[in-house]
Parts: sequence; structure tokens; C-alpha cells
Amino acid sequence: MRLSELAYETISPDPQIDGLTADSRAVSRGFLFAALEGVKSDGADFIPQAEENGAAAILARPGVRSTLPVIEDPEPRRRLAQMAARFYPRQPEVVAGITGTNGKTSTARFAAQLWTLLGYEAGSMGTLGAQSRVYERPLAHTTPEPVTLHETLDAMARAGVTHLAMEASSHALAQHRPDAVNFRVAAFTNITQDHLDYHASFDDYFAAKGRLFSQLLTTSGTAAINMDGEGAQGVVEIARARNLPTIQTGVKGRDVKLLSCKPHLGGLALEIECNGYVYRADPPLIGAFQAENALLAAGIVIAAGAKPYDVMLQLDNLEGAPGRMEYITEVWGGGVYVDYAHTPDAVATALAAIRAHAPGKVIAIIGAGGDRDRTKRPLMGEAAAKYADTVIVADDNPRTEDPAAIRAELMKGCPDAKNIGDRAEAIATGVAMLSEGDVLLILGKGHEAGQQVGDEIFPFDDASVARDAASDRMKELG
Ligand SMILES: CC(=O)N[C@H]1[C@@H](OP(=O)(O)OP(=O)(O)OC[C@H]2O[C@@H](n3ccc(=O)[nH]c3=O)[C@H](O)[C@@H]2O)O[C@H](CO)[C@@H](O)[C@@H]1O[C@H](C)C(=O)N[C@@H](C)C(=O)N[C@H](CCC(=O)O)C(=O)O
Ligand SMILES: Nc1ncnc2c1ncn2[C@@H]1O[C@H](COP(=O)(O)OP(=O)(O)OP(=O)(O)O)[C@@H](O)[C@H]1O
Ligand SMILES: N[C@H](CCC[C@H](N)C(=O)O)C(=O)O
Ligand SMILES: [Mg+2]
Repeated sequence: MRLSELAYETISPDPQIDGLTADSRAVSRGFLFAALEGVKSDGADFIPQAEENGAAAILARPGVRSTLPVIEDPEPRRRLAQMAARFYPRQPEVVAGITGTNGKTSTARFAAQLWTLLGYEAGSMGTLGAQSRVYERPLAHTTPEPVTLHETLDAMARAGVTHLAMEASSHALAQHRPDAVNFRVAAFTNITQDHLDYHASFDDYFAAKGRLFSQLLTTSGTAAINMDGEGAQGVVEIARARNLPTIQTGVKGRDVKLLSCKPHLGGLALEIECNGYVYRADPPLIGAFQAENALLAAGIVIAAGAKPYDVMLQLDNLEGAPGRMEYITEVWGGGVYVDYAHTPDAVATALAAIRAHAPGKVIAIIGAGGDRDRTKRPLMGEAAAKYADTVIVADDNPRTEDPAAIRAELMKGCPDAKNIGDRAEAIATGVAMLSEGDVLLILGKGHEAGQQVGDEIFPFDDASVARDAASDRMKELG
């Protein structure tokens, strides 16, 4: 493709472009290099390296110099997204974007499952990677940077995926990563505190999420909104200002209304009103909050054109996402579960929810990642102290921070907690406390397969460590 076709402007000379990237280290001969200002460095400083690696053109903010043809744009991130979408032009026919602090991954998986059950070739993209029956790819980000994003969308569409549910993280929305995706549906789970290390204020955080509805959702699109989620009203207002139809779900929902939710040992007994009819469903999902995500997923699928009746009949068949309230093993009549709660609201929600599935004590392991929002740590500790009978504070991806200091910040909210940095030891300690009817809920890492210390990632999987600890404990008990 010529630079002029990629950039949609007349330019001379007009070189052939064979690829594009925002990382000078990934530049090959014939590539366009997008020089972007980041948090740590300025991509413009790497133009000489890109030139040396054989770049054919540069995209940069006005005033940046190079010996190569330069496409100047005051919003180079958005322009890169548009170029990536031209370079990798295919997208699944229906793409639903899902934003919110908690529940994106679960909702994306549920929507993809519902579409698949209805006979569509469907997929999901997000924290668990790009997944579908016909195409899979691991991803480093929940919402990848635009080149990887459009390469993946293109590959999925070529493989036959027609319906895709993808997570849109607030970082991605603030950085215009998904700006060139054709969103037919935009969905909102909730907004509570997270990522205040990156967004200057809570209002900024909401504004980033709001972009999905105010700017990225197409004018013929529909907003699906979990009305029980914090912040839902703000999203309804954005949709109203654009005259966009909404599908409102949840107890407070108008279109897919939750009449009752009764958690039992193996799942959730739901009563739902939709389109004038009442439906009963009993999906094997743990945690009443999963009903919000399941109904929002139903709202997405209905917004994309499926018949409400067909969708409602499939809710029984939903399966939880890996690492989200996932049952792992049993010890002495007590259950061990793994969950991905890493915000104050998620810790509170997950622990409150597990009670309904646990007649005995609730033991929680919590941790908080390094190089992330520090102000959420004591609040996570407080939530754990409030909703669990016993709390153990353990390490969770300390990254470049001092793990003991992170734990001390968590402990401010739960001073009576046990402080056990080593995560395997913390899990073994939790397992040893279990008796009949109790639950150990290991929070924060969910599906993750590693513990990041400094720049190194050591293999670590909560589920398999818990299984080993449980089998050791059972041997010990004879
Ligand atoms: C805060 C954030 O989102 N940072 C992302 C951002 O980094 P940055 O702006 O700091 O980049 P930088 O290091 O300053 O570099 C600026 C530019 O120079 C380029 N560069 C840099 C060095 C070099 O030698 N050559 C070069 O060209 C970089 O590629 C970049 O384009 O751009 C980088 C390149 O695309 C990303 O890898 C990086 O993600 C970091 C690693 C990250 O951890 N991001 C997380 C917080 C994130 O995005 N998370 C959300 C989900 C969060 C959630 O919902 O829970 C996600 O969608 O995954
Ligand atoms: N609707 C909800 N309301 C409150 N908490 C929820 C909800 N759904 C999920 N959670 C909690 O949030 C955790 C993360 O869920 P999930 O992975 O689906 O969210 P996410 O938004 O994709 O998170 P991330 O931003 O890390 O990708 C769950 O493990 C659970 O503890
Ligand atoms: N997407 C989230 C994941 C957090 C998971 C937790 N295990 C941590 O490392 O903080 C983030 O990057 O903030
Ligand atoms: Mg996610």
C-alpha cells in the first residue's frame, strides 16, 4: 500500500508501506514508524533508530523532523488507529465494545458464548487474549495497541468470525487504541475506583470510558447498559444526547430486567423479564454479580439483532470465565475458589457474593499489583476485612515496587490480617484453615500464569498451587 492511501492525503514522495509500528525496535524495511509521546519516553527520540532500521515514513505531531516523508497530525495516536484499520481492513460484521471497571472479561465471554449457542461464528478479545473456535491469539494488553488490534480483527474476520465482543479498557480509550473499530454495540458494566495512577481524577477516568459511547459507537449503534452498575446513569445521558437507542439491563433495567436472583451451591436461579415475558434460568455461575454480567451480555446480543426469546433460552448454558469465581478444589468439605478481584469494589462484591455459596467461614487472600493505583490498596484491605472472616495479605505482581511496602498499604485497611508475602505459603495457610462448609477465596490473579517481580515473570498459577496445597493437606490429614 502507498503512503498516500494509508494516510488518505496527497504526499510526495509516496513510498510503498509494508507495515506499521509505534515501536522503533520493531521497524523493518518499508515500515511506517509512528512517533508517539508516552508516559516514560517520547517516540520522536527514536526516529533515528527507525530510520536506521529501514523505515519508509514517519507519523508524528507537527514539527517533528526526519529525513523521511512525515505525516503530521496533532492527534498521532488516533491517526495511527485509522491507518492500522486501513492496513488491516477487515473487521467482524458485528463488534461490541465493553467498558467498565469490573466485569468486562466475564461479559465479553458470555456474549461470545451466547452468540455461539445461537449458531454464529463468534469470538472475544480482551484480558484472556483473542479467542474463538477458528482463531486464537494471546495478547499482552486487555485492549491492544492499534496495530496489533487491527491485525487481530482482520485475522479473526478472515477466519470467519462474524460476531466479536471485545473489552475496551480505559487506558486504551484514553490512548485512542480502539478509535477505528466499527462498534455496532457499546456496553457498560460499572465504574468504581481503579487506575487513579494513570487517570488524573475519577472524572477523567469516567470521561475515558465515556468516549466509547460519545465518540466510538457508530450513529446507527446501540448502547447496552447494566443499570445496576455504578455510573450507569451518566452513560444513559451520553446515549440520550446522541439519540442512540439503549438496552437497559439488571434489577433497574427496563429491557432485560432481573426480577430475582437466588444463589445456590452450584449456581444462580434467575427470573428475568424481557419483552413482556418472564423467563427462568439457572446458569452454573458463582456470585450473584455474575447475573449483572450475564444480563448485560444478553443485552449486547439482543442489541446486535438476536431475538430476545432465543437469547433467554440460552442463559442456562453460560459458563464462567477462567479465573473468575472459579471453583478449584475441595478440602475437608471446604471449597477453594480463585477470582480476579483487584479493585476495592470487586473485593467487596466477590466476598459478599461467595457467602451465599458458603455456609461456613469465608477466608480471603488479597494482594495488590505494584506500579498501579496505590490509593486503592487500603480500600481493598478494608473491603476484605468487612466481608471476610479471615484475611491473608499476600504478594500479587509487585513489579518494581517493594512487596513489603505494598502489603503494608493493604494492611492499613485490614490490620488484623495475616501478612504472608510468599503467595504459595499464603495459599497453603488458607487451605489449612478450611473445615466443612468454609470457603477460601484467592483474589487478584485469576487466570494469570505468572508472578511479576521487577521485570521478570515467574511461573505462578493460583489454581494449581491451590490444588497442590489441598492434596498435601488431605495427605497430612490422612
Ligand atoms: C500506561 C500505558 O498504557 N502504557 C503503554 C504505553 O506506554 P508509554 O506511553 O509509557 O510508552 P513509552 O515507554 O513512554 O514510549 C513512548 C513511545 O515510544 C516508543 N518507543 C519506546 C522505546 C524505544 O526504544 N522505541 C520506541 O519506539 C514506544 O513504543 C511508545 O510508542 O504504550 C506502550 C506501547 O504501546 C505500552 O506497552 C504501555 O503499556 C504498559 C506496559 C502497561 O502496563 N499498560 C497497562 C496499564 C494497560 O494498558 N492496561 C490496560 C488494562 C487495564 C485494566 O483495565 O485493568 C490494557 O488495555 O491492557
Ligand atoms: N458486575 C460486576 N460488579 C462488580 N464486580 C464484578 C463484576 N463482575 C466482575 N466483578 C469482579 O471483578 C473481577 C474482574 O472481573 P472481570 O475480569 O470480568 O473484569 P474486567 O473488567 O475484565 O477486569 P480487567 O480490567 O482487569 O480486565 C471479578 O473477578 C470479580 O471479582
Ligand atoms: N488489568 C489490570 C490487572 C490487575 C491484576 C493484578 N493481578 C495486578 O497485577 O495488579 C491491571 O493491569 O491493572
Ligand atoms: Mg478484563
